Amino acid sequence: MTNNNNKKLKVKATNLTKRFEMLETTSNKMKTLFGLNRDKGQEFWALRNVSFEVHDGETIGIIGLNGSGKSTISTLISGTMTPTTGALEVNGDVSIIALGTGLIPNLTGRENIHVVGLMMGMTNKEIENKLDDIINFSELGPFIDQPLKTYSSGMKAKLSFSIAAYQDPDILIIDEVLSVGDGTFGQKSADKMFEFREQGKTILLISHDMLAIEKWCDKVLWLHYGEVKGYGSTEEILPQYINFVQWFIRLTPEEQDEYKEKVRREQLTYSVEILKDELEEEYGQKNSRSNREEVKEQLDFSKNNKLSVFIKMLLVVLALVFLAGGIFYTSNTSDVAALANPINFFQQHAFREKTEFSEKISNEVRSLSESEARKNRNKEKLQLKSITENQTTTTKSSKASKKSSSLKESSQSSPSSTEATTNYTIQAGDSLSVIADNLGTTVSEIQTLNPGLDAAALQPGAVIKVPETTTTTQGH
Ligand SMILES: Nc1ncnc2c1ncn2[C@@H]1O[C@H](COP(=O)(O)OP(=O)(O)OP(=O)(O)O)[C@@H](O)[C@H]1O
Repeated sequence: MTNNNNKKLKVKATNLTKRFEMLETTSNKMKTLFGLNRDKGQEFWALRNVSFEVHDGETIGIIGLNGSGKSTISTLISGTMTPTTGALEVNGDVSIIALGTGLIPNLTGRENIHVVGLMMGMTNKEIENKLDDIINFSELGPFIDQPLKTYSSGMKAKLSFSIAAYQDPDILIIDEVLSVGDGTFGQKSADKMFEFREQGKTILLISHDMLAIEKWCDKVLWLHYGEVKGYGSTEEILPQYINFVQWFIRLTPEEQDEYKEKVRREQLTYSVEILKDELEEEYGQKNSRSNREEVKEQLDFSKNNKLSVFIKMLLVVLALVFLAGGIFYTSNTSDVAALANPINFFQQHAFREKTEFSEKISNEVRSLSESEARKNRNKEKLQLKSITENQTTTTKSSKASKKSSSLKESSQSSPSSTEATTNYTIQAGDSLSVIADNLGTTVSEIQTLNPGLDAAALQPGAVIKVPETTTTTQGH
């Protein structure tokens, strides 16, 4: 943990890489997590074999063109992301000040101080004790009780810086925040940074402001499209970077695009094999056993990116326990019964809904077929009627003569009726017109024989009187 100068090692990055998968769908992400994804998406290597060390009390400037990996390295150090390969040792609490990081737009400045303070490990009492100092330092005045979404970039930067400044971290990462505040706040921030340095704390300053880098930093890490282009004293590295920037801006726009395209392609086509070659070269003799093990460890993707077999199994078991718990909770089975015969319990309850559903469907089908059968029966009756039409006509004429001559003969004559009647039991689906048609009579004739009969509410099973005819047939 100490170097030759007896300074404590605060950050040690060894052969770090960070690979992003581009344009991944959510389902692909889940597959990748469980190691089931066979489709390899487009890879982008934001960091390629990055190594550096930072010691106690050092202020390190991290510089580079847009997209060179500065914020990526700071999120790895703060622990928000893990590296794809390589080792990262961080000794001490890290506080990161980046524009808006961790701030919640709908909360006021004061509420954000509480939330961010708690997230960074402060207790409520610590926050209360420091609240006035943080608010005074922020220079936000009455705006501290306004929602963050109404703040300008400079105001957000002031709030972020003020919260972090009163957290007392071991390692402070300041990502492009200093240049956002106005002149007076810049001076105050600078004084605060000096205080941190005096206390022997470590500062990582990410900035495009070369004057600030020159003024504050002991050392500079120059990242270039994911690679370390230079790491050393500010006097050594800063002029190299400024030379590069001057060379770059002298290129024509087409040449600049061509250059960017070339390095971007290198980031897209970088691979574990290239990293392996680089590591083998770095660690010396290609075939040495210890070197091969070192390389293997560096390339241990499963350690950094995928769930171990044990974790996968644990997740499956947890999922089953939740499923069983859910089913048990919604069933009325006693726990003893469920435990005594778990397979039976699952068969009965896990598929209970399915059984209820099937039963519902069968009932529907049954009632449909009954109504269909009823319709068919009525159709048959009508056919029967048409077949017996001639016979019916004959019957009607004979009935007419019978009407006049057989009043006394009728054994079942109704008191109000003048013709012979018989009983008819109403069937499901019957209507007066169907009955009348079937029996070769009329609706009004039936109504005459059954005063008060409600044609719209015929009750299956009820018995009504109908004229006695030769075609009177009960049954469908
Ligand atoms: N989650 C992500 N998925 C895919 N690519 C990403 C992701 N995060 C960052 N990158 C890419 O990684 C590269 C490095 O980004 P990073 O934010 O670290 O750059 P930077 O040096 O901080 O840039 P700037 O100076 O503009 O702030 C960029 O090309 C960026 O597009």
